[in-house]
Amino acid sequence: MKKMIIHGGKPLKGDVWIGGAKNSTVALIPASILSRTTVVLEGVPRIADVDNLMDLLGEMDVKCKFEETTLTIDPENIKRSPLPAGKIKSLRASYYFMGALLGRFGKAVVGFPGGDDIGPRPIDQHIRGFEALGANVENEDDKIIITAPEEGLRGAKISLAMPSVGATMNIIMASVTANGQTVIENAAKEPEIIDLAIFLNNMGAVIRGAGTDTIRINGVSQLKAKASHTIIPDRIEAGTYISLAACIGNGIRIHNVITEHLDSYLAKIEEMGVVTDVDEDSIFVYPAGDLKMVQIKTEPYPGFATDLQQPITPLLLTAKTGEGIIIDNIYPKRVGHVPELRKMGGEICVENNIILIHPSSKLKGMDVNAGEIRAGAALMIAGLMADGETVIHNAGNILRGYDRVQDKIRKLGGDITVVEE
Ligand SMILES: CC(=O)N[C@H]1[C@@H](OP(=O)(O)OP(=O)(O)OC[C@H]2O[C@@H](n3ccc(=O)[nH]c3=O)[C@H](O)[C@@H]2O)O[C@H](CO)[C@@H](O)[C@@H]1O
Ligand SMILES: C=C(OP(=O)(O)O)C(=O)O
Repeated sequence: MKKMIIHGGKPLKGDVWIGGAKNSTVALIPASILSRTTVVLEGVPRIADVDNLMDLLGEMDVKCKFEETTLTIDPENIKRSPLPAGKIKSLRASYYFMGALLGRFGKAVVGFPGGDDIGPRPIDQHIRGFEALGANVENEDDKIIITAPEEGLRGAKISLAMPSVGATMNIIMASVTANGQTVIENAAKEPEIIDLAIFLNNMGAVIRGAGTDTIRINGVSQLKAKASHTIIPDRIEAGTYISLAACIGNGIRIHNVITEHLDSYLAKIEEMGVVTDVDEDSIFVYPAGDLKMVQIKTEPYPGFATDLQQPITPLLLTAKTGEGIIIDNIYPKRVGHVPELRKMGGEICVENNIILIHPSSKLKGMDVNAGEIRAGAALMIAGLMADGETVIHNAGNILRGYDRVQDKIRKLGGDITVVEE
């Protein structure tokens, strides 16, 4: 267990570089086992989720080498082993081994995934997708056994009940080597889906329409990686630093950003009164003046991302007028940060799954708990704003998805350390 100790109240200034997207990386690593040849991923974030996925690959005798931000994955001697327990529980994205193993071997035995405590996270759409491709799915104890028919998976038309990121990616991974064409309707449109499609297409897959709500996959017999793949920048990490910069920055430039991925987010902070200069691949955030509250509803991409509703909350606490409202339509129970921010002096509460925020005076450093990754990000920003010392327990949840966060914040002038509890 780790805790993060912050001595807050110091204005931050300078430059910060965003890492590769966690939500792409955690799909591309399992997808690498679809390749018969060595895969090279560039721009890989240094996060705990990656370490855990590498351990899972190790269980299958897949060799990995991680140097700086280049991850080399050699699946040539992969052994078909079940992944029923252990590290599987440490992250949500371990469910991608279901689609990847099914696509590679026609069989997957994988434990139920873990992940953040943000309310119910069913995987019925993933399972429906595998079944539509002809697989047999059984639950046994705490694991799922998915088996393709002897003649292999067959392409099918699958209409998702909601545009699930995980189900879209898992169905793509399972169907790239299926017989015939698969059509996913009501597919998720997140940029990470496009990244996965580009990665797989460069290995010989035939995936069209990624980034729209209809994706067509024509099955091929084998995939072989031939060139390295650079992961897209993490739009959620970028949004977190934009919020931090507006809360406590004295002029911060955020580099390695695809600004179009942040359109809904940037529109909201502009509505609040935050002033930015948006370049081709960086955003400069000016010290904020008097801000006003806004109302936010999270939606699937290109709407306002659920993963940014908590990181923007400390910024709303700094607003001078009005009532802020956040409605998380994706995860209505994603409110674990609220009581912790209240302890720090934030005027924030939850009523019927609606988060209400009022102008707050200066926050005070406190002992708080990061129940999950983005709650942790919100508390980290609040700690940097607050007077005195903030100790964030369960800081491992932040390190799950924030690339070298201590180094980046220290370079901006923040006083932050992470130690074992
Ligand atoms: C590793 C990764 O990429 N995680 C992201 C991914 O999670 P994840 O892929 O798990 O999220 P989904 O897009 O699948 O979930 C969207 C919504 O659909 C529901 N649902 C989903 C699947 C299913 O089979 N049944 C079902 O009911 C979920 O409960 C949720 O309300 O997208 C979420 C929504 O943008 C983000 O918060 C996560 O950061
Ligand atoms: C919920 C998140 O991650 P995961 O799906 O990996 O739990 C997140 O990144 O905010």
